[in-house]
Amino acid sequence: MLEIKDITFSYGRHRPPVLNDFSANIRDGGIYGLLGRNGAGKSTLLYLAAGLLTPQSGHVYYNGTDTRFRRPSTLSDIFIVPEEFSLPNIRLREFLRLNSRFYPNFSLDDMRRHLDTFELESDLHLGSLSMGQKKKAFMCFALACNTSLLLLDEPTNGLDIPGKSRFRKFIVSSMTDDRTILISTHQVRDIDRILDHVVITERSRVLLDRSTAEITERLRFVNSDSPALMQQALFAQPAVGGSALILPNDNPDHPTELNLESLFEYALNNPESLTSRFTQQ
Ligand SMILES: Nc1ncnc2c1ncn2[C@@H]1O[C@H](COP(=O)(O)OP(=O)(O)OP(=O)(O)O)[C@@H](O)[C@H]1O
Repeated sequence: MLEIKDITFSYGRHRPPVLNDFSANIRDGGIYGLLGRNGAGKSTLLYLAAGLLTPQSGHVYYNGTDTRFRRPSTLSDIFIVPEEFSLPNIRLREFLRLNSRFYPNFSLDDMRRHLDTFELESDLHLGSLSMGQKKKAFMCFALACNTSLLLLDEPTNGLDIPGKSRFRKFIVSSMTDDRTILISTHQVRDIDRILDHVVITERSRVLLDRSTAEITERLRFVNSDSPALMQQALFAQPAVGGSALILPNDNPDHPTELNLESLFEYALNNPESLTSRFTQQ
């Protein structure tokens, strides 16, 4: 569905490229987590995917169409919620009247349902909202547009604690088989339980691009202070009550819960070891 092909992008002729000959594919359906260090180019990648930026070389194809053409059929099927944005100083009702027309699958019922999830009123004034409330309201609109591809950049930044857990419910309850949600974030604990797929990037390389089912089939995530387990561990990092360990999974029928933070550290610190885990039969 989203094919990122050999793209090179820099923010200016004399600036080093943020992405250099970068390729990745996002297939139809599922919740994708996009992880990478600060400055790895995740936000840039989302803007390129949405056609808001154009690569100097290479292509981003959405359902076979290059997003640089910004065709109405492409734009009406992709929604991006940037990390920072501003909303006009108008009532939500007016905002919906002006903007929903660009999204043929927009549903007012879904909008009301999402507002309800975040305990937001339907006749709110966008100009009088706090940063977190604005984020919630805009994400409600983003989801209610029912685009096949939804790009969320740091969606839980600025949300209060109940808002974060409602965010998970809000995303999961809106999933359909043909909908793809790509979430770029550092707040891994806010999303680790809802991901279907994990993509980890580093310096224009994709270090990992696997479903969570495949990851937990191959790797076991445990917290332990057992020296025997420490010895077998592929990766260990200090954690409350011992160490967070990643071990080979000898019993794929009994997967453990994914520890996204450990997986990310493992990918950055020992990418070859991680890759070899997924190339072994
Ligand atoms: N508008 C801009 N003009 C110039 N350089 C930019 C601009 N936006 C981003 N950059 C640079 O591009 C690089 C990648 O930025 P980007 O925001 O895509 O990374 P990121 O992976 O999303 O980072 P973070 O995790 O910190 O949000 C950084 O070095 C950043 O300084």
